[in-house]
Amino acid sequence: MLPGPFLLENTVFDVIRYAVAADSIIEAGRFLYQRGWSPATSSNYSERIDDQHIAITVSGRHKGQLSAGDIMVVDLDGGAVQSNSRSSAETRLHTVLYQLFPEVGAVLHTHSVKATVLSRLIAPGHSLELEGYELQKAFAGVETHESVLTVPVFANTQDIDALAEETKSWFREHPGQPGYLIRGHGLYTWGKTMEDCLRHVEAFEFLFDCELETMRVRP
Ligand SMILES: CSCCC(=O)C(=O)COP(=O)(O)O
Ligand SMILES: [Zn+2]
Repeated sequence: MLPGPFLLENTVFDVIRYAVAADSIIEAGRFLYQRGWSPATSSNYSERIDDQHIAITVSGRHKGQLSAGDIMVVDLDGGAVQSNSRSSAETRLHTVLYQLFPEVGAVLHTHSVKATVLSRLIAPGHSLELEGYELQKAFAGVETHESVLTVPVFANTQDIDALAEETKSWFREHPGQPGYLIRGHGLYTWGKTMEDCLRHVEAFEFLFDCELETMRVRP
């Protein structure tokens, strides 16, 4: 018999949807680590299970070597549901996006060299504006290079609750933008599916590379 909904501490979620989400997070981790975008236990990944729960990486785990025990379930307030492990220290940065956008199915946070360096080159108070690149069409809903993608750069902080509120306010006002940078830290992006979300990470990496190369040849 297939397992049905999983019940613990008055919380129900579908164990099969958890298993599917865990598999896709594990696979994403292998890819992102191999590309050098999630080094040294950095990064965190999540996927929606239902309207109240997400699967998310346990804090401090090596993202290229994830197994099912490294993926746990939290509710949309960030509370652990089926595990005694500690979820990612940045869990609230994920949950606010799922709260804000019901269509979001996956969120990825990465720590690439290019995202980190570029985020430090954007003056405080300014955003990165991506314009005129054909590859902007890799983002869901973008149909022409004649569009502007605004990537806000938030100051890094260890106060994740405060940063979560800051990002939530910004994206409530700018719901069409697909990601953000944290200065000296990394990238957050999301999508309807994990496949969309991985494409967004890859597109951002290409565009960050273009921006850095442009700054190098035209300082
Ligand atoms: C070693 S990187 C510092 C923490 C961090 O920025 C990160 O992305 C990983 O944190 P987590 O708690 O999700 O492992
Ligand atoms: Zn991080």
